[in-house]
Amino acid sequence: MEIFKSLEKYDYEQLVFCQDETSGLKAIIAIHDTTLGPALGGARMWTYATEEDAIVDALRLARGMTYKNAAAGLNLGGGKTVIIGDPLKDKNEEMFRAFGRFIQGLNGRYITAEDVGTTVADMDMIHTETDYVTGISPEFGSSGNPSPVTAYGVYRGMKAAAKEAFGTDSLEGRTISVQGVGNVAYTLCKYLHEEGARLIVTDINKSAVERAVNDFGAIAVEADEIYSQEADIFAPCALGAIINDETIPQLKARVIAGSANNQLKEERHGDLIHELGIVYAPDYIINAGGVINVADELNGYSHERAMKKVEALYDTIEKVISISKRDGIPTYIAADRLAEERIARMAKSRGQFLQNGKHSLSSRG
Ligand SMILES: NC(=O)C1=CN([C@@H]2O[C@H](COP(=O)(O)OP(=O)(O)OC[C@H]3O[C@@H](n4cnc5c(N)ncnc54)[C@H](O)[C@@H]3O)[C@@H](O)[C@H]2O)C=CC1
Ligand SMILES: CC(C)CC(=O)C(=O)O
Repeated sequence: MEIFKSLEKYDYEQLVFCQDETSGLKAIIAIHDTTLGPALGGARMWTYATEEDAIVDALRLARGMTYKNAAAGLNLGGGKTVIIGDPLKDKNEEMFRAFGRFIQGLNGRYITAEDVGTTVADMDMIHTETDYVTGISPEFGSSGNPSPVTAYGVYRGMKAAAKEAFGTDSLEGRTISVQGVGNVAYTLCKYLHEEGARLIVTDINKSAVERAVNDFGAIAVEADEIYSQEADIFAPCALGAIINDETIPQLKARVIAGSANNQLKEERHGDLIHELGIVYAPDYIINAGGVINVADELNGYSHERAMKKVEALYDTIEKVISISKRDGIPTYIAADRLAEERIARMAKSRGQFLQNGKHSLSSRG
């Protein structure tokens, strides 16, 4: 892999390799763009098949965070970490503390949080070494686990997308297929169940499936059967690249609205679903609830204020759909425009982020 070529492609600022033999830490921090502020994005722990896969994932996810934070109106840039390892077997305290010291070494250019495979407890361990971590335990004045708030944002965005497709935002009686019923999707299913939706779920983790079946009367299907279900809405809530050449022909849903990052395998897949008349709620718009929630810590956390902002993701999805219709472009391009225009506007008045001591993480306990 030609690393600098990969960085040049989307103008990444920095790629940091973190290695600590004692703890087994192997992490990659990707900082895409700090025009709007310090790069905020979660740390994903995953068993990557190759180091190149890990780098590619870190880069893709970091760029996604630049767009997510910009479109959500946050004064934050985009970054992300991948930690190479099995979150069920390879975690230890020294690992997260070593990672925390690497973050501290970046002096505020990157702020971390949870992502797939990491938890509030992990963030608390990182917090012993650095203040540049969010989503730590509420006892530190923090916002805790972002997943339920992400779920609320997805629920709100899904309703806005449903309104476009079906003429009403009520989800009562709708059939919704959910891929992955982990932290975010469990709470999402709760909202959907409470509104009277019918749920079809899948997960590679059988106990996650059982929980959704028991708690919400969901119907369980095999992982590869989820795309072809007779559903009104498909909610991808596992990993990325699931909208691709193999899955698109199977889809029957008229709406795609879920929490997973980087759902389109390639941009052309966004064009394809647009041509098929599927209403696609762009991933980084609809799943911004978590980052909106953790970013609120930078102002001294208020759950009420954060939830109000997350509720408004309904309006952001409506706005993206209206730009898409006005300009005759797919929603993923409309979303990109929203984000890019904000970054361009701010770039005129502000250059590369420099630590200016204005955010208040350092005042927490
Ligand atoms: N947690 C959060 O606040 C946010 C999460 N996201 C994204 O939402 C997605 C889900 O995140 P979480 O719920 O936090 O993660 P999680 O790890 O709790 O849940 C993901 C679930 O997907 C399952 N899964 C993995 N591969 C699968 C496959 N091929 N088929 C079916 N199930 C599969 C896993 O077993 C797991 O239960 C991820 O893409 C994440 O990056 C995005 C924004 C915020
Ligand atoms: C707080 C995190 C959930 C932010 C993040 O990494 C994401 O939105 O993907």
